Amino acid sequence: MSGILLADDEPAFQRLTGAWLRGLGHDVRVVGDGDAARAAFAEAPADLVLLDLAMPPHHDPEAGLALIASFAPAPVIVMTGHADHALALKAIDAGAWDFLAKPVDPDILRIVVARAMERAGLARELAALKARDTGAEDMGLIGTTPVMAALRDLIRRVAPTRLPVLVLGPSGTGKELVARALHYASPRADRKLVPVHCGAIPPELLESELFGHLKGSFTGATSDRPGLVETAAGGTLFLDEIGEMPAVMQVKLLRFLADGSFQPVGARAPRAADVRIVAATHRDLAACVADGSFREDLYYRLKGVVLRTPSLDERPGDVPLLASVFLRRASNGMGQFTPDALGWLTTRRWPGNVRELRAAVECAAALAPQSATGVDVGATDLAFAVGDPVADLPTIGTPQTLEEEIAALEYRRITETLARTGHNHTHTARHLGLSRVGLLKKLDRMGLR
Ligand SMILES: Nc1ncnc2c1ncn2[C@@H]1O[C@H](COP(=O)(O)OP(=O)(O)OP(=O)(O)O)[C@@H](O)[C@H]1O
Repeated sequence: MSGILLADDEPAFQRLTGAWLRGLGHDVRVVGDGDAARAAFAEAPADLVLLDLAMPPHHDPEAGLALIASFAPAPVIVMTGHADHALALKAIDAGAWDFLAKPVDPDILRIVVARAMERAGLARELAALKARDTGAEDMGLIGTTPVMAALRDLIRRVAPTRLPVLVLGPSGTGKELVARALHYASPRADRKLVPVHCGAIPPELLESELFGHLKGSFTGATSDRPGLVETAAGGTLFLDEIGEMPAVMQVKLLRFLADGSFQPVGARAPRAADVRIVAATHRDLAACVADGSFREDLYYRLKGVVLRTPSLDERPGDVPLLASVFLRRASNGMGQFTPDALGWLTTRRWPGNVRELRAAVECAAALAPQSATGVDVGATDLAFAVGDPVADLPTIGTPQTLEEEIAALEYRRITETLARTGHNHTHTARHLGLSRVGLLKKLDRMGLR
């Protein structure tokens, strides 16, 4: 239980309010300025923050307002010497839970704090329920083969610890799902899971994205901004595609892993945050260490525990179950596979793993003919969806004339590309050299929407 963080620079107010709240049974930490408040919260999140808006170093209510977001998800009660209606509105707008004008009436403080603590408790329960929803039974991971059971067992054992976890496995095998399962099965489940796609953020922005920056530290830094590390305080930071992390950032990450400290861009003093690190990559990190593109010391820090996600080749027995669940979801429970479809699914190889299987089933469910009992997905629909050769084209028949042949080719190229892009219309249009509107018109004409 993390209690209340009281941030106020007046010693008398600190003493009296701290004592009053402790007398009510709350655990209270007291800090005297904005930076200390942020650092204290990053180190150990509180259930509730009582924040004076005009504290050192700026003594400016606007700077206080900018702090509010750094305490998410804890409710923040803002206090100020100015009984200022506009400021109160701004504070609520910035995410504050409530606003108290000084001098603070102790009885009102008691009620407001009780309500905010109740809200924090409800938020925790909700997070725990969500965790049960996504994490229970199969922890969000579909599969009953021994290799999946072993993976789940490891996740359950590792989740309660603070050990860093490295998730390795081919693309599309559920590494991100494993990171989620780890977070939601851990005591951090009511805090944030913050994913970072290391390869997707330009190297020059990665440092400020991860560690935040101070106002004026570079052109365009118009205000202080906390980084993803601070956002994840008390929770889990998921570093996806860690193999893509630039060398200069590898050093900074190593330092953070070593002692939990980091330095926002432009800051003079280091800060600390309690964050659990889960990293993932489809690359062979040991080989990256051998060829010098990944730091050996960071590699050993990250691999506190290594979890491996198996390819579908290693667990073909799970293909029918995965396909059935994806079909049920895609058809609102109104779809079924024909017997030839199940045979086809299990004999085909899935180099793109679960991601490819899922896209194929979703595409086939959208293309398959509707019957009175729902959607019947056959082998032809699936083959069509993945662009495998099919004997005939069910909806347009075997082409006879040139025009029919062109229509068949058009149909096939479009459905194949839809399957490959996971039904993303914009990407499909781009691949085919069409405008998005042009593609949508064709889909309408073909009855594919
Ligand atoms: N065991 C599983 N159960 C249910 N869905 C899964 C499973 N494994 C993967 N998926 C689904 O497959 C897709 C890809 O999963 P995810 O993004 O976690 O894979 P990844 O290994 O992180 O891929 P990449 O290396 O390309 O980032 C997602 O839609 C995910 O829901």
